[in-house]
Amino acid sequence: LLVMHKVDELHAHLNGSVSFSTIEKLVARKPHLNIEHGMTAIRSGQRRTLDECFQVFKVIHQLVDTEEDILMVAKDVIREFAADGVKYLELRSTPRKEKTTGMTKRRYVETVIEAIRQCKNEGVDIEVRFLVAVDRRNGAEVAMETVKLAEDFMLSTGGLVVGLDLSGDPMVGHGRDLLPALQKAKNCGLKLSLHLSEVPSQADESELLLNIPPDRIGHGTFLHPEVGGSQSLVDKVRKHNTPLELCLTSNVKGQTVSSYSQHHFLYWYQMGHPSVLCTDDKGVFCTDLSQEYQLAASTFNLSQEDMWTLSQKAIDCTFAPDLQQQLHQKWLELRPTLFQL
Ligand SMILES: CC(C)=CCNc1ncnc2c1ncn2[C@@H]1O[C@H](COP(=O)(O)O)[C@@H](O)[C@H]1O
Ligand SMILES: [Zn+2]
Repeated sequence: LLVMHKVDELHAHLNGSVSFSTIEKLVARKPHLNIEHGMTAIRSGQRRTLDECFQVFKVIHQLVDTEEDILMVAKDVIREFAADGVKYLELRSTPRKEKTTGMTKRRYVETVIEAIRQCKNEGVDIEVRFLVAVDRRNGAEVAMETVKLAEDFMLSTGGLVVGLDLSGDPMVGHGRDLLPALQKAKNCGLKLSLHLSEVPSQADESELLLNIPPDRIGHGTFLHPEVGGSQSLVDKVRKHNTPLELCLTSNVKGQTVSSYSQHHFLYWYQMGHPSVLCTDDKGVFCTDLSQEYQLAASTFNLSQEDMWTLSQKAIDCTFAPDLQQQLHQKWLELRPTLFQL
């Protein structure tokens, strides 16, 4: 039995993290939608094109369109990460307005914050922080509004909102249009986690966005020269020591990486560059953080000690510096129990 040494999850999209049991509850609330589980998840062995994966989010968004849904989904997701042994979670989600149900973007964020607070009050053993997400497809104006919303909540939630995420279909839109919004976010003290070079065609965009620079990078699948990126991109990432959030199952199931052994984890890990294993969308990709650690260990032949260190280093990559010391302490205390087996 291999005990998986993980302590924090830093890249989890709320609506991509909805488990099967939560989907069932949502489907029961909305039987008229005729949604089956095959439409909301990609099972083991299955692969989809990136385009097909993004269709899946549309289906989930139909199921999650009221404040009540958001509250349930966020609480379930937080409890599930805690049950997997995760001690610190950064959730990210795109504020959505739903005309039909009257949900506003502001209420959307407030409801996620409420879920975080309720879990805390119920004694769920996990610290949770929130990143407000910008969907790249929605363009410059929405991005700027979202940054303002994120800034408001950063100030009003006593630090629960820690940053901004840039995500959405990488084939749509260009980062140059979003640069002013991202720069504004950075200047007002929001931490930036940007999905960069998730597909091969984004080298120019990454070149531009790495100049901000971001505080963390999501995926970075096509940054290095061997896969069509460039040394100059790698140099920028290394110069700022910008951590990468790496999601093995997501990349293989979404077919941007051909197999686990081909995953760019190895490239960065061998270089000693800060790399954090993450789930991305644990519901859609039918995984959890333990499984991601397990996969990395077995694919790249890493020892228990290697995995322990990998987890430990992930603590330094969080956007909550106030919690890092406490997490390190917790991690050291857990060490003997993890190595007993
Ligand atoms: C298709 C595929 C391989 C997915 C994994 N890679 C991803 N790349 C970019 N944006 C993403 C990805 N996964 C989730 N998202 C973003 O997260 C959203 C779902 O979570 P939420 O509604 O923000 O709470 C999606 O609509 C999308 O904007
Ligand atoms: Zn992602």
